Amino acid sequence: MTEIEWWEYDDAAEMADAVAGDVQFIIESAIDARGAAVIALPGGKTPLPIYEKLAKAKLDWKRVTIVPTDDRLVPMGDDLSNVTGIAKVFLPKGARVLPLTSEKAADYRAAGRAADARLQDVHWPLDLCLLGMGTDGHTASIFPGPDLDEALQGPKERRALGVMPDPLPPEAPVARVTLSHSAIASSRALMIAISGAKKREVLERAISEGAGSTLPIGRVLSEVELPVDVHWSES
Ligand SMILES: O=C1O[C@H](COP(=O)(O)O)[C@@H](O)[C@H](O)[C@H]1O
Repeated sequence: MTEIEWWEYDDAAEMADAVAGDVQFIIESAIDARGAAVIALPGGKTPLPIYEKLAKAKLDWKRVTIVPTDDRLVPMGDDLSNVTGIAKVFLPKGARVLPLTSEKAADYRAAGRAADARLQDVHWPLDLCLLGMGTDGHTASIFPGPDLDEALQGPKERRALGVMPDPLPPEAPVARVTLSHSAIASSRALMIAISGAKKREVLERAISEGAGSTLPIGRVLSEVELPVDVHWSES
């Protein structure tokens, strides 16, 4: 199990300030070192205040590529679409936002293969992977289901794959494309941003269960070597 450091905040605004500051620093350092930055950002609702804050940062946005950590297989513009939420905030800044979804793919596995192929052209490893987590313990779109083992233990060079959660999560009951465990674990920096008592309890349980956890986040973290910062806000 990797080293995990918890950062606690009273509310979402306080967490947004801190996390946006950290992400800005990582982007600036990557641009200084390599001339460009590639980061993965989660979907869902928790990170939205972080994105609003980060978008105000003075950065050379044209040198920044953003990939969703995962996406729901819905049309672009749909309320459930993670890339749509990210693109709304960062495209106007000049960042490149790469979707993981492809509307032409025949099924979720084909969508995953297309996303993987697209990511093979991106400078790798990620400079940062910021993860969210559901109250069911999924992270990115690594869920229990027929594709869990492939997401966790597939070939190291595979960056993304299509998954069908089982059971389907009620808040977004659709197939997904997700970064693979290998893509997440190979990033240069790894952070988690969550809020609320329930998610904290789930994450603490997952961490204590480690590699034997039934929760995807526990399995993901048990095989990560780099230190992880967990940012948690009470509300
Ligand atoms: O389905 C998803 O859920 C998680 C958590 O979302 P939240 O709304 O509870 O913050 C998110 O990290 C993931 O990217 C998304 O696809």
